[in-house]
Amino acid sequence: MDLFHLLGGGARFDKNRFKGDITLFEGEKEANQKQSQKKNAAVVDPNVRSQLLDEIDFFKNTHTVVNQNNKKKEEKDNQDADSDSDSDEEKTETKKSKKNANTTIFNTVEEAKAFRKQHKIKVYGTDVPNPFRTFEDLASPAYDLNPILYKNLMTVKYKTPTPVQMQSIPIMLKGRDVMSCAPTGSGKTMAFLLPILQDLKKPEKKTSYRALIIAPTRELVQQIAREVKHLSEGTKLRVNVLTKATDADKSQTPESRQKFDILITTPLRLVYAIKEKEVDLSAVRHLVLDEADKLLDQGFLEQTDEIFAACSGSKIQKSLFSATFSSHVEELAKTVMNDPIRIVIGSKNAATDTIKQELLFTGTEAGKMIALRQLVQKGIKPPVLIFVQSIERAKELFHELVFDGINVEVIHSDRTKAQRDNIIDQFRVGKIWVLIATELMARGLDFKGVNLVINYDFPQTVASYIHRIGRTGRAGRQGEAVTYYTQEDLQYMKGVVNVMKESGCDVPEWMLNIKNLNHNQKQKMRQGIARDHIDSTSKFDRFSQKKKQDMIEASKKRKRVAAEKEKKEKKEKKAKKDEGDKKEA
Ligand SMILES: Nc1ncnc2c1ncn2[C@@H]1O[C@H](COP(=O)(O)OP(=O)(O)OP(=O)(O)O)[C@@H](O)[C@H]1O
Repeated sequence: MDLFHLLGGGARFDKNRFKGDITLFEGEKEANQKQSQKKNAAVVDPNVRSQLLDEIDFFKNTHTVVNQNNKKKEEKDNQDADSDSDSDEEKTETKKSKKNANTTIFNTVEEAKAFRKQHKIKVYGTDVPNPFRTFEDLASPAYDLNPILYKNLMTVKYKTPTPVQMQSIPIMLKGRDVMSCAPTGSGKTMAFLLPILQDLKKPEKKTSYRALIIAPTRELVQQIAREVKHLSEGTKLRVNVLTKATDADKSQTPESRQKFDILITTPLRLVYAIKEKEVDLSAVRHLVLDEADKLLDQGFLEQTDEIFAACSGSKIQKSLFSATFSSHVEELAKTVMNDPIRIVIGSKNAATDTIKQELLFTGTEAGKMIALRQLVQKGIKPPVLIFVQSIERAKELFHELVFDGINVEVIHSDRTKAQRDNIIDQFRVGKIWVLIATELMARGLDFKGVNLVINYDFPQTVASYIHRIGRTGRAGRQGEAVTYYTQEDLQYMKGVVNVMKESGCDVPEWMLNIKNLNHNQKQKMRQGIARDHIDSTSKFDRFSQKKKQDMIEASKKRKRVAAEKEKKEKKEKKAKKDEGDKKEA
């Protein structure tokens, strides 16, 4: 009983509507008794509460301290009607949630500093707002979170905010530009969505898009859109997703496209829309770059630049989020931001500490296949994600594994959109056990249950390593990552070795002595090392197959030449006949 109340603390739970479910959990008699005792609100024994919190407190930081001054202020505020709520029921619930809010707002700068230290939050910039500690804080007058958003937050059952949320949300709520570097799977998406939804409040009919969120891949765009929909439920805010697929949707006229509040898209698609005058970005006041370092990197920089230029509003809050930021990108970002605050959670450019990382020497390319087969034979715990460096290699590895009878699929940009969506859905629900992927899947995608990431090909950048392995060990879960390396890869390994060391992994001394990469080596690594094909057929078999293939080709050629010759002869014969007929006439 106490656990039920505790988990539901602050949430608005419609007990009439879910009476059947309550009965299931608590028995009909008890449920009826509770309904009749409704007015005597359940009081959880503080000792029980504390004990239970210890059991369910994931991050061990939910214990709240009631600040009496704030409480008084809250009670006064609670007397004011809340104009944002749509119905009477919501107004009542809002008051309840505010009254229940045991806020833990900081009284002094020192307190906030100590709290940051405890949660490994580093901040750089001027006049940095304090972090918040619990979601209940957000419902307090200090933050005054829209009750609908608070309700949605409670529905997703997050118990405590993550450090990146604790610090980024107050900064964004203050309207400041922010650059947030936090580990993979640490809840960055919610950290930027919540303040935007809070600011936009409700639909505005007269303006076009007010918030713009950019992410590098279509899959990530769709994932963010799903989270926006959950978090904004009941606000009536309208979200538009623009990817190549929706391009074909001619039912959306330029006018109807403007009737949205939030736009989520990839840079390429948006630049096309800007050029075609499909979108008006003049009213945008929130611009978020998710995976910002990728969007400010060579491949995307030009498009990102055009997008910044198209957001012509006078005051735009810019928010940059990623698990990795190079110093170069940070410097570049500063030039487009206004007095930004920089946040770093944990160590900059480090891997998530819930991932067990391993480097495995395979000697040669062929050795990788042997190592993988050995691993499968020993027994792997699906879902498993395997990364390779190119589409061609993804196809090759797929052919090898599918003939081994493994429940495997392959995803890369050559596959159709429908195939990609289908594969992602199937992988999410566990119908695909092993998924082979290219860099397309390295960033942002949230597959909660991935147990193991295998870097079949050594990642081409340190950032890629961090993002790839970050598909496991998300939201506090444990995960494993194995990276294969050959003799060829040895000289490029130092960056990854540094990340492992920084994350607290055991790394042999000799690896620490590997030289740091110079500029040329980094360039070469980025382009991708030339590798032998992934093919476990013997040389003799390959020779036989090639011979057979050549013979088939030669035979086809002979037939083609003969057919052409015959055609030519027929044509000449006909021409001669036509000439003879002409003379006779
Ligand atoms: N406060 C929270 N408590 C528990 N889980 C959370 C919390 N906030 C977000 N999550 C969950 O954590 C998972 C990872 O979140 P998200 O995808 O936003 O991570 P991320 O930091 O953006 O990762 P990446 O760098 O890989 O993109 C999601 O499943 C999300 O629902």
